[in-house]
Amino acid sequence: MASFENKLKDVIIKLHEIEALKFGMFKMKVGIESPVYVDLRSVISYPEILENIADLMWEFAALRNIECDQLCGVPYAALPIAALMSSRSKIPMVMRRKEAKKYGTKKLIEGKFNPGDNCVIVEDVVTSGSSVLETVVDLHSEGLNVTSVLVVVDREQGGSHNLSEKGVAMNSLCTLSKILQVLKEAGQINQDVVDSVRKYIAASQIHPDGTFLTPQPRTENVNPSRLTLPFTARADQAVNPVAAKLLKVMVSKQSNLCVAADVTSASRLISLAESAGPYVCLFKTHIDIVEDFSPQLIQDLLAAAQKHNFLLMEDRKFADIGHTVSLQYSQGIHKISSWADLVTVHPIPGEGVITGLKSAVTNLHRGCFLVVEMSSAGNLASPNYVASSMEISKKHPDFVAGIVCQTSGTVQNPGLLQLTPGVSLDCQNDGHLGQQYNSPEDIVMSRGADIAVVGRGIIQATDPAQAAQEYRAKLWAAYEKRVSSVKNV
Ligand SMILES: O=c1ccn([C@@H]2O[C@H](COP(=O)(O)O)[C@@H](O)[C@H]2O)c(=O)[nH]1
Repeated sequence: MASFENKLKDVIIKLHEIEALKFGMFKMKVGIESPVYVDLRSVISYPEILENIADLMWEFAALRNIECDQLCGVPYAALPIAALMSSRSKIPMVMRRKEAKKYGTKKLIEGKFNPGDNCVIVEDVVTSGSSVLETVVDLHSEGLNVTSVLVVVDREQGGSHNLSEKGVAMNSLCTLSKILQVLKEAGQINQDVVDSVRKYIAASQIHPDGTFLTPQPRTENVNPSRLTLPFTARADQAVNPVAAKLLKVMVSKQSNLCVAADVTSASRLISLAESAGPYVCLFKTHIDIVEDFSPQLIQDLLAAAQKHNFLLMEDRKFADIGHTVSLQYSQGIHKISSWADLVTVHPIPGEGVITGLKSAVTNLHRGCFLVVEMSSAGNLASPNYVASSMEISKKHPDFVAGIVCQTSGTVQNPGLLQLTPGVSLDCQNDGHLGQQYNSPEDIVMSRGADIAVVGRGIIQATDPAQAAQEYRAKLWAAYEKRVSSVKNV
């Protein structure tokens, strides 16, 4: 049976063939010209493609553990897709009218539902997210809960960010970047088209009110966003000294690869530090899984870090009250604060978790990554949780080096690094264990990772050094592609 990834590629290629995806110059609703146009209304003339899209959307929703009582299609292009998804899943559907009826029931929402029902919106294309937000307002006014939207194509022009600011998580089957990648690989578009669309995406981020987050047209003086500013320039904007150092290491080693060293013996840990070390900027440990831990292991790790010029991160995921985490950080057998440049922290306890950690490391150059979204299926990070966590990070720029998250809109500040786990070349998830993988290209281009975390893809490879080299090359090429979209503007 074809994999999800292959089925998605097929659909993208067919959409291009039937001209539902077009390249040229098109005037958009928001008044700018776009080199790409996505028009999924024509798909109703191709029932097989329509069915494939609906099936993929449903498979995608299941992969993301999206559950609901109602599906809501947004007129017009998404209606048939939502209807097929409803028929397949047996989840009932409601429909938002474009305008309230002027006669009869004057209903805004058609279909049967109960107040408090959880509703997932199905949309064909998202640009700024304004149509989805209008639908959310109407659904809320009728008593329905809306926390997520399923989208066929994300044009990557700010929709995800705008929706998440209003508490709605956007889950997109594919992005414009993904479409470019698939069509380029299939030989259906050339590099010039890819470059012009990338340049357009970078230069036309839109607020839901139609104003641009980036000025139009771009000028020499435009301050590029986190996603397009080169790491060298971002090092100057980092407030936390470890973030600045890490960015410099990344540039000097041309590596945005972090290896997740999930091994259980000291010898394997050191052997991995020696073999993968030359290719990584960051070496991530779970020191508590090492069965023969001793202080010597830390000395050996520090020596390897110095020899190969990488930083050490202990993925401890602190998640307790400030007083307790300060002890967990500095005491016990691992004495993490004495050797780990960086640690990971869950913001769930509130700001005290950071003040607690900070209180344990006066005078040391240390930093943390806040885990605001996880890569695992069914994780509980809601858009509100993500937004509140980002507020906490803003209060401690001296200690927060970056954010662990999965979506490109979460981190705006170029001085913060986005660290993203869930990366593998074959993209095969690990079943009931919950990990969800993306390709190196997607993680950097679509999901906005500055640093990608690769564990089993490297440590279970027959030759970890060669695997690390391969991941490093692919991840760095994706980063260069991301920033090059604005280099010559
Ligand atoms: O959301 C998260 C946060 C952390 N991790 C960690 O990353 C690695 C991933 O290992 P793989 O073998 O590449 O799946 C692992 O150490 C996790 O603890 C994550 O996966 N997701």
